[in-house]
Amino acid sequence: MMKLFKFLKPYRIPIIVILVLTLLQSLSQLFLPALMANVVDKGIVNGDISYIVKIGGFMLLVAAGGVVFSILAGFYSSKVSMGFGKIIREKMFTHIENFSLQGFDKVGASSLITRTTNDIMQVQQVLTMMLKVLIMAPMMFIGGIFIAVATDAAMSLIIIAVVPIIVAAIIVVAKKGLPLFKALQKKLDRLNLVLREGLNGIRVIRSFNRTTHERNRFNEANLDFANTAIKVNKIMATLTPIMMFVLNFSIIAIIWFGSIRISNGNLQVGELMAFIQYAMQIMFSLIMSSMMLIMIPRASVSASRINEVLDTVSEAKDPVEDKHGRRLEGFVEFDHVTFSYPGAEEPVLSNISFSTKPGEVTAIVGGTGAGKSTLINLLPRFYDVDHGTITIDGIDTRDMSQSNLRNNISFAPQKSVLFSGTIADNIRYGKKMATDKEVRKAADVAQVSDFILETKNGFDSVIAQKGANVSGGQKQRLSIARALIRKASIYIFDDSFSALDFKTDAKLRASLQEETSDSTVFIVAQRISTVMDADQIIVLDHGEMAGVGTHQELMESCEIYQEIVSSQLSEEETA
Ligand SMILES: Nc1ncnc2c1ncn2[C@@H]1O[C@H](COP(=O)(O)OP(=O)(O)OP(=O)(O)O)[C@@H](O)[C@H]1O
Repeated sequence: MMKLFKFLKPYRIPIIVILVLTLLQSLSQLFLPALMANVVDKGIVNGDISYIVKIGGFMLLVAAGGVVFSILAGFYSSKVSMGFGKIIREKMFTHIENFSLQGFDKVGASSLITRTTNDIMQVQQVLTMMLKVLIMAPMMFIGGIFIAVATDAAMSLIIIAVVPIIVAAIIVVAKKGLPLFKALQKKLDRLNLVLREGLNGIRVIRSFNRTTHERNRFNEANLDFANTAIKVNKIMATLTPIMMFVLNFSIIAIIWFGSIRISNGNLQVGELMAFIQYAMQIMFSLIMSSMMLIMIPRASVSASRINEVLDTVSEAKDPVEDKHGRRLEGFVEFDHVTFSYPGAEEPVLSNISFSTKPGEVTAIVGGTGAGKSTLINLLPRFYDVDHGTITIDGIDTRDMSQSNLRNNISFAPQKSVLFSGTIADNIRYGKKMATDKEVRKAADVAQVSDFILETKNGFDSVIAQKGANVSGGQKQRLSIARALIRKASIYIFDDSFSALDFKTDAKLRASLQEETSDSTVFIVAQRISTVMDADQIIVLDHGEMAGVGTHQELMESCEIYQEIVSSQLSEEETA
């Protein structure tokens, strides 16, 4: 957790202010019982009204001061802990954005969300508590003991006897709680995962009438989380009665011994009253520390989960010095490329070699799971190759900075993603400073203008969350428009035409040809009609290259390609 506290640097001054304010607040609390003892022993016992008014008035002032210090300290600590949370959230989000996809797959989106929200909140809560307890508890404890001993050394033995009991109770509770805190955060991850799947898959769930199944799955995860939380709370709840019992028992003992000492003339009534208050302050300081000690293990679990994310180094590293920060032309070469996903036994791509150049269209075909998406994901370095090299203009992609590399690539992913905002915002996502004319042109080329103009507000129509208010084909075309608005050297369309009807598919490819005539284009497709005109077609079969060439060449030489073609033709014929 200390590692995270380095993010508190910008708040050094407010933290010092909080500590000073808490110190003043503790002093006022230590001062009040002593004043009260004087009011009782000197004012009430002697019937000295003016003394009572004078010291009583002073007591009011001290108490009011304590309240003001406490409010100000509370105000500043909320400010510090909110700011601290904001900084870590920011750091985590930026870090996650730079994660390699391996790292992303490893931790999982749901856990990353829990870590960015709930885990940070746990650390924030402990920080707020710490800012108060750090000064207050030792002040009340040491100050209280010091004054108590000064008032009546013999009776202070009662306090000294109970302190080890309280400390032992805290240690036992903290030890029992720790494993449960770890489990609690993991169970929260699971709950978030089930919730996310349930919300994202709502259409599938309803169409398969699996609502009850999902509800049960959610209830199970929810119950599991709740049960662990109850267990944790039960353990923590035992602490309060133990503390209260010890506290009340020691006060009885103090009153008992105190009354004997008063009757012997060794102690005055006011002093006894003050002694009781000091004893309470000492024990409350221990209770406060115990609360913090219980919160610290939970927050440390959260802190280590946060640090795990912050410490994950992006496996796709940038070179120390990017000597190639220029516009690339687009001569792409895969040279004996082999790649496996982490943990997989078999490589998903083996020994892939081909080259392409600007002005050429390379299509990639193959059965589902053949490795088509994986192959094109290697180009923008979403993953790094295990063996072999991928070069652009003769430069290994690993020797370029990822941002420069990606600046030269325009990508339309297999699963179209739209962001909340207007249609124009979504297209402009590809080029921030694009003019309205450029946005319209990209939409025209992507054959999506007609649809946009039919909507009520045209380009300013709002896209619902995750593009819920547009069809699959419209989403794909908007995604293509976004890729096209950026003038890139390399265009990648990963199965981007699958939801389009044949006519739109053909029109789109014709206009695309004009638009991308100087660039290197990769098209992953299932439909042979989409790839027939490509300059070269790569046929993938279980991660290996089964053939490469034009449609005609492959029809003559590649059995797998022939099978794909004949299966589609017969499908179309029978349709
Ligand atoms: N993130 C991942 N982690 C582990 N394995 C993966 C991952 N993504 C894909 N795979 C595996 O790699 C193989 C190839 O997947 P890929 O998505 O490249 O196939 P594809 O040819 O594009 O398939 P499709 O046409 O169905 O989209 C599959 O067996 C898949 O299970």
